[in-house]
Amino acid sequence: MDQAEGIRNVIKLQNQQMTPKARVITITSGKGGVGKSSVAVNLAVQLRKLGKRVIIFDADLGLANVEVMFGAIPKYNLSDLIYQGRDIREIITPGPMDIGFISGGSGIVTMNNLTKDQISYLVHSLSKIDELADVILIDTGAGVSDSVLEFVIASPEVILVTTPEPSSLTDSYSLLKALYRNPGFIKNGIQIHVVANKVNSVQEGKLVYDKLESVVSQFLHGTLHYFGMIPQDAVIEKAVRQQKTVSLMAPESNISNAFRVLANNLVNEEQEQFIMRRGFSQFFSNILTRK
Ligand SMILES: Nc1ncnc2c1ncn2[C@@H]1O[C@H](COP(=O)(O)OP(=O)(O)OP(=O)(O)O)[C@@H](O)[C@H]1O
Repeated sequence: MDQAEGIRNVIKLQNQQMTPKARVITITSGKGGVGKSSVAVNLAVQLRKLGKRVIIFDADLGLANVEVMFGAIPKYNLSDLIYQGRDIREIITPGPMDIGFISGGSGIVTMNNLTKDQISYLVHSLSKIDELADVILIDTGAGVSDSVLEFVIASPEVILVTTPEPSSLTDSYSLLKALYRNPGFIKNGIQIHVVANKVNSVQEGKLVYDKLESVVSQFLHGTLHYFGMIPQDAVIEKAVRQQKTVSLMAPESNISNAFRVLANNLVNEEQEQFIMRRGFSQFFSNILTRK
């Protein structure tokens, strides 16, 4: 039995003991600054309003946007769990409406070098999160890097945020191209929801999606799912400056209503179709056993 097989057996055993599983959704983009973190925090608030228990996992090593938008500074991060033996509950920082927030910190970078015991402990700890959340939203960095692709490939569902800017569309396409060419990618194994952010009308949102969908179907023979649009709205900037989430600061604004529609779409899907709920520990085991 090789190392990877040994780890897979440990994970399988741990997963068998754990029910039910959380819905894991990775939020990503081809280009920075298009609104990934805004989508993550506002979707979290709107899902929470619909009664879902939500945890945001911040795997973005760049700016700590989620922390700013939530006004919540985590005391510990994933590395403290792996290397300092912190309990999983200690690394979950409570944000507004009891939305949990976990910072990946440098734990994401060092994930390549974990021992079998550390992996086993990590997966066991993370499986407890499946009992604490119905939905886990993962905020990744932007662009085509190995760690972003690893996160996307390991997720059953992905939200790809794009804007009408030509460079955002071409970068979204580059990310999808890299994904489709990655040997670990299983076509039809991942549902890719596209959000058109910073648009001026419903029509523009659909147009942005249609442009992306047409190149993806023509050149990659892939399928995407249109998830909806978020209008360009200065009120979100005001909320960020005040370290607040716009869905809480201005709940009846156009932009908050658009985030509510996205959350409703996600929840309605659960009733209408089979959603893969492999859970958070399975998500990490997918990443770790591929290494
Ligand atoms: N719909 C919108 N209307 C107006 N401004 C927006 C909208 N969505 C996001 N923004 C603004 O765009 C900026 C970038 O947003 P955000 O931090 O969510 O992007 P990101 O993709 O997570 O960025 P990064 O690549 O740095 O992680 C922020 O100042 C945010 O307030």
